[in-house]
Amino acid sequence: MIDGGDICPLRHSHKTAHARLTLVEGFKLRVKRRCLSSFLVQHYSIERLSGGTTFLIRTPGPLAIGRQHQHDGRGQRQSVRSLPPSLIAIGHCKAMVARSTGEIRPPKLPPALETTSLLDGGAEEEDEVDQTGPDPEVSAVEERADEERLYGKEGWGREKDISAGTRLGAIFMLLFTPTLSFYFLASCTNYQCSLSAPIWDIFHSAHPMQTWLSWFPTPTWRASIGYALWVITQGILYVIVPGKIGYGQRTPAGYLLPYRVNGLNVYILTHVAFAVSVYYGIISAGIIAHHWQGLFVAANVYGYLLTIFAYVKARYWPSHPEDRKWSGSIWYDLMMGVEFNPRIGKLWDFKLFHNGRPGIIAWTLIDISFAGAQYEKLGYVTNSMWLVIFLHGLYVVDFFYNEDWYLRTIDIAHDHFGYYLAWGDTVWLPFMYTLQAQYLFYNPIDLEWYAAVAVFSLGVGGYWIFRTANHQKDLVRSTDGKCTIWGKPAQVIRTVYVTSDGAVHKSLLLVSGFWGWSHQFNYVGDLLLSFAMCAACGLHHLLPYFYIIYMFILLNHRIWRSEKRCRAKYGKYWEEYCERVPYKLIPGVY
Ligand SMILES: NC(=O)C1=CN([C@@H]2O[C@H](COP(=O)(O)OP(=O)(O)OC[C@H]3O[C@@H](n4cnc5c(N)ncnc54)[C@H](OP(=O)(O)O)[C@@H]3O)[C@@H](O)[C@H]2O)C=CC1
Ligand SMILES: CC(C)=CCC[C@@H](C)[C@H]1CC[C@H]2C3=CC=C4C[C@@H](O)CC[C@]4(C)[C@H]3CC[C@]12C
Repeated sequence: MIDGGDICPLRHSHKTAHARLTLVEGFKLRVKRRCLSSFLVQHYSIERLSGGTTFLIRTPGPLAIGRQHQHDGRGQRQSVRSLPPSLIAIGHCKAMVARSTGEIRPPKLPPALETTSLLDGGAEEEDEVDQTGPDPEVSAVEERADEERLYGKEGWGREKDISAGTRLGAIFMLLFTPTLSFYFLASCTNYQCSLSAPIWDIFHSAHPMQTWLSWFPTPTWRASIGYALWVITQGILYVIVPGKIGYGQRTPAGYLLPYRVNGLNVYILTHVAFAVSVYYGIISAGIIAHHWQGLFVAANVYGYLLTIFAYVKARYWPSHPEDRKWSGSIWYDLMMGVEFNPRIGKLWDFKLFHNGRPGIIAWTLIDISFAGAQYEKLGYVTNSMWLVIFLHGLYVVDFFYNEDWYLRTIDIAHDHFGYYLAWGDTVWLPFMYTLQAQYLFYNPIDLEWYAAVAVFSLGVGGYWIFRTANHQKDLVRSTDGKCTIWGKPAQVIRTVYVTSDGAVHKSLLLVSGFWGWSHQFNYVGDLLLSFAMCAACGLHHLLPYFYIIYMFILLNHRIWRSEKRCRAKYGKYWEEYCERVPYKLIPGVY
């Protein structure tokens, strides 16, 4: 039996507004007691009425519900109590849904109602609001939801109305990011990772065009086939390797999606297979490093095809049409994506797969392969390379160990699937996040023992802050605030927010622990760890420090995005959080 949860009222002026709902067999619908007296329910049979507020519908079929809401002096205003909007098919609800989403949705059950497992633990901790009497807080939020539907505000999901500057920014990113990754590749493979030497060479060359063309990596069959096998194998492992089912955050349209969480098993399996293949001489440890340029071409081809596929799929075969966002700019839509959770079937999720499989599993494999290539060159592996492998490994293994947590971070809970994640995961992540290992292959250095200890301590300390802060947030939400943080009961702000289906949900914001120090103290830990990864390469070149510069920009941009989104999502509760925790990143500074 499935609990129907709260049903949201939609206010409008017509006298006979109603909704048609197709209910599954055995569906249990909970109705707020304050609404029951004036409920008109037709076309189904009530088998049992329990406690005056709950009734059980046995027969599948259409259901119309209407109720008188209130008088406004000019006549009667009617309300419709409806299940989530994918169920709404007719009457005035249709007009409202059409306005808020740009389309009329077919009556179908949202995933949150299709699976009973949502109710037996593991589901998102946020509940739909269940109340037995009028609650002014909830009513105010419901009214805000009504108004946003009626007057076309877009809610708290990804931006739709973008400025000219944002459009230009998208075009800039589409051009700048491939150029930068190409330049870094050229710098390492031709100039030992010097950032100035390539430019210098172009300026002093008699044939600058030829010099520039000579940097272009050439595709090779071996790298292309190897890359294709890699992606296909990871795609299959994503499906067949056992793992639990985790749940993301409620989407702006109200979905609560299940994810296959088997990353740690796949990560271990892949690394063991690599080690065994090297041990038995099937491949050399340096195989990835030796085919680096050909792999760059193959990854780019895949990244661009995936971006185009994501865009076309969003238009013609969307998985959840209500969660799409069209901005009106093809460049912005290509860059930031249109579909929120593109999927094949119920569980093969493009975003989790690409964010969390071929790119990030390859991260430590690439490091190990460059270490293998360094070993072939020097006869040993430098302590700096070991440090880089360790710090990257800590970060990546943590990611897989806590994969369920990742489902509720910005990437999965907010970002749509476009070039940013498609190309980003397939090219940017494996080729830019591994720059330190690439650098150390071309410029091997051994750190003094005290420098190595300092880098190690900084990295582990940063990691501890990163993990502790992330854990505090996840813990407080999974226990509904009933937990202790640093030995004291967690302090939280209880919030309500609405999804675009008009449903009202509860959530909470932590105001103690690291989340009482600043809005994103987890980023401070990440930045310290990122700096340690770069510092492991010594102080001779700028290139290995690219990662900390990039992370600083990326995380600051995220703070800005998250603030904007949380303000729209939580309204006055976010204001209260900002009053209680005024700093965004570094307490006392910013
Ligand atoms: N190496 C890399 O390239 C990158 C790594 N990262 C790391 O990944 C991790 C996840 O990052 P990210 O998704 O950006 O951020 P978070 O996991 O910190 O998620 C931010 C969201 O948490 C919720 N939130 C904000 N304040 C509170 C609070 N006080 N209590 C409870 N919830 C709150 C808000 O969303 P809501 O309420 O809707 O849940 C907010 O948007 C971070 O540790 C980061 O360092 C991030 C980006 C890049
Ligand atoms: C410029 C450009 C195209 C950006 C690339 C986008 C993605 C490759 C990265 C954006 C966000 C990154 C991540 C976020 C959070 C993470 C959790 C952490 O524990 C491990 C790393 C990561 C998954 C990280 C991976 C790269 C991104 C998806």
